Amino acid sequence: MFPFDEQAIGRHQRGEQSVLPTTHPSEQSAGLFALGAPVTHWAVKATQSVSYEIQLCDDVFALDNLTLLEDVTPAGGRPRRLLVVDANVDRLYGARIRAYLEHHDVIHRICVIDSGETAKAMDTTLRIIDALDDFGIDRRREPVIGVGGGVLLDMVGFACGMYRRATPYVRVPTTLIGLVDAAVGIKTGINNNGHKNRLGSYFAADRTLLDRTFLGTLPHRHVSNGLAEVLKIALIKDGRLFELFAQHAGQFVTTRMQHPADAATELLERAIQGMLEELQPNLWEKVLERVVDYGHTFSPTLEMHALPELLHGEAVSVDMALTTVLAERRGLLDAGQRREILAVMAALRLPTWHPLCTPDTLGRALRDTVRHRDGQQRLPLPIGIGSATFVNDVTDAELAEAARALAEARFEVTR
Ligand SMILES: NC(=O)c1ccc[n+]([C@@H]2O[C@H](COP(=O)([O-])OP(=O)(O)OC[C@H]3O[C@@H](n4cnc5c(N)ncnc54)[C@H](O)[C@@H]3O)[C@@H](O)[C@H]2O)c1
Ligand SMILES: O=C(CO)[C@@H](O)[C@H](O)[C@H](O)[C@H](O)COP(=O)(O)O
Ligand SMILES: [Co+2]
Repeated sequence: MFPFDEQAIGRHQRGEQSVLPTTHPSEQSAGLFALGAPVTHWAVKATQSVSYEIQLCDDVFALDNLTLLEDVTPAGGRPRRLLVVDANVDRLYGARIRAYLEHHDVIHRICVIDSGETAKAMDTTLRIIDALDDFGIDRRREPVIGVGGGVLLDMVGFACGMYRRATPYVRVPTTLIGLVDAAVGIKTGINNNGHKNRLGSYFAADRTLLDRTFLGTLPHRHVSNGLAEVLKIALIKDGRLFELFAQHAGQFVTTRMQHPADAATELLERAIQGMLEELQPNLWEKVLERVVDYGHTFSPTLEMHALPELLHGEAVSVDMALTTVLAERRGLLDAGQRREILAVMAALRLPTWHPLCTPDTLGRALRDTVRHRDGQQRLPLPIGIGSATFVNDVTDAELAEAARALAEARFEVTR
């Protein structure tokens, strides 16, 4: 007989959460069982809602900008914050960040970490966790603030998701990839055993503040790197975004997304909007046919094997060039469209080929991605420019043919 807990009834009647042996289906909070029947199994079902804000916030560390401290509870006395800041960002903006925190009387500590793909690992993540311990962060009311690119934010999110099983955090992306992609979704992660993003979690930041002024110091190569992820969205779902590239690709890179101002703003907004349209309905990736996986079938292996030579977006670009040729050979887009796409990649100073694109490496990459996608290729391919389909039947021979065709086209671009 299931032990009957009088207190539980009281808690339940007071509306407190509890799991009760219940007699009426309407009361069955977890589809449990009728009283008196032998207990053989429990079916527990609960849902957790996730909501988070992403907002444009230029000059986030301007003394009169209080956005970052909006979550400070006045009743809590002097606010305390731990910041995890990318080393290059600290070199460029550290004095400003510290002046801001001192001006607003925030008790703070800044953990400075190296980023770059080779630092995206457990040892760096554990350093962030050590900083959480040393600072003595309160569990819920002192969100960690991550200031950096996608590598840093992926590690901060991963660390915070593990620390006390969930410690809130705020993201301040400082690279273009961060602004349009890494700080938009809820995926966190690190590389492990030579595998890209092999360890990670789905852990949403409370808030993301998008400060485009950080782009003013971003090396051009990293501007191009971020535009690869925007081009991904253009090719699989937004023809207008591709038009912006066709008109302004080179200027976006040379001006670090400052000019033409209207086009740059439209591009950023469409990129974030496009990403969120795909992410929100499938945040935990229950459905593995994901158009935002475009450019990420072969690139994880290419990026890890070429490390540190190929940046993330550059590997994505090579992947998209290869799959553009694959799509053309399947009649999904025509030669003119293929030429347009590869020309935009060249104008963005993105690679469209890499010596690692051998049949062996591409075949191995595809097999690993099939495991990542639960046994099927679920390979997004563009249909024309601005929409996509999924295929599951790409053969090694077809891959080798596409790689040969791409190599012959000599689309390799020297930066
Ligand atoms: N979580 C996600 O959904 C998601 C999505 C896309 C990409 N990512 C990840 O993002 C990573 C790539 O991000 P990234 O390109 O931002 O890498 P990154 O964090 O290594 O930053 C790139 C370089 O720019 C420097 N930097 C950062 N901000 C700067 C600034 N304002 N001015 C000057 N230099 C600056 C950094 O020190 C670093 O050297 C990859 O690991 C990728 O897997 C994650
Ligand atoms: O790189 C990332 C996420 O890491 C995004 O640009 C990309 O669109 C998608 O999220 C891809 O699904 C790749 O994600 P994953 O390999 O990290 O699972
Ligand atoms: Co990516």
